[in-house]
Amino acid sequence: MNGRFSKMHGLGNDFVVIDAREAPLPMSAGRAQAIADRHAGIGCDQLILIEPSDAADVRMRIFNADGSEVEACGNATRCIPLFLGQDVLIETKAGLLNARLAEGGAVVDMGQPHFEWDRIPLAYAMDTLTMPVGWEHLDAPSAVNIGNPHVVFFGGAIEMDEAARLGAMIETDPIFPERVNVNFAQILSPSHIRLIVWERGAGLTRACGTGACATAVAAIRRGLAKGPVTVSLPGGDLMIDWTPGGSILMTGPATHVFDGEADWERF
Ligand SMILES: N[C@H](CCC[C@H](N)C(=O)O)C(=O)O
Repeated sequence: MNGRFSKMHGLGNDFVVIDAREAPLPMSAGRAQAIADRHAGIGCDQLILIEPSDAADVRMRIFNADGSEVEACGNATRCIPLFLGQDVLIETKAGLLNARLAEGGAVVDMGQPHFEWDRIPLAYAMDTLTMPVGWEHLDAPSAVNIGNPHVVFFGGAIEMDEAARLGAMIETDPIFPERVNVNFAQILSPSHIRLIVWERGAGLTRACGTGACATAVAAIRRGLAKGPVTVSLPGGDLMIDWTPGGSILMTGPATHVFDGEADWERF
């Protein structure tokens, strides 16, 4: 069954985007993992499936490189208006998102963050603004749900190999029953944060949109920053604006690289 796909990215966080509205494409963890494989497949951090929706213009399904289907992907959400050539209301597992075309990318209303321990989720009740937990030299992080789960550590600069070692350990800690995206944030000023993200199901990526949202929200809640905040990731900058009680506005680039064709029966 031959089908077309688009290779896209948001600051180097890369995607295979498949429009399955006319021709449904049955998706499994195994097929998603095979498509995402950078040696035996097409290669991406996340596979994005566009399907029909009764509640919005389209439905977006998100699969990590490890095949896990998840609720939200900020960088991919910015790619959908470019992919469709129009502003778009998108149904996701985390709710409806408004994505508008902007110069070089998109502006996305990422909805409201959640902070209750059982909305992150965590394995048991605790303060999520300053969690009473630690791993090696990292302690007292914040936890935020942006549709997907994030833990945010504030500290100094961290090397990528250290972020990978600690990220892999923390991602699968039993305190996070659905695993977690691990954010290593360095506050440069009240309006500028440097961020490295170990992503659940994908590992270190060049950027993480929901990670940038979670980190800016946690920094604002802790009085370390004030919106709008520039979040500098290895792949580039995102602009995140949020005030307590409101929804998160994320602005940043989206890039279409090439289109291709594949026989999906081979995956
Ligand atoms: N790894 C994430 C999904 C992709 C998020 C990221 N690529 C973004 O831009 O938000 C998770 O398992 O929740």
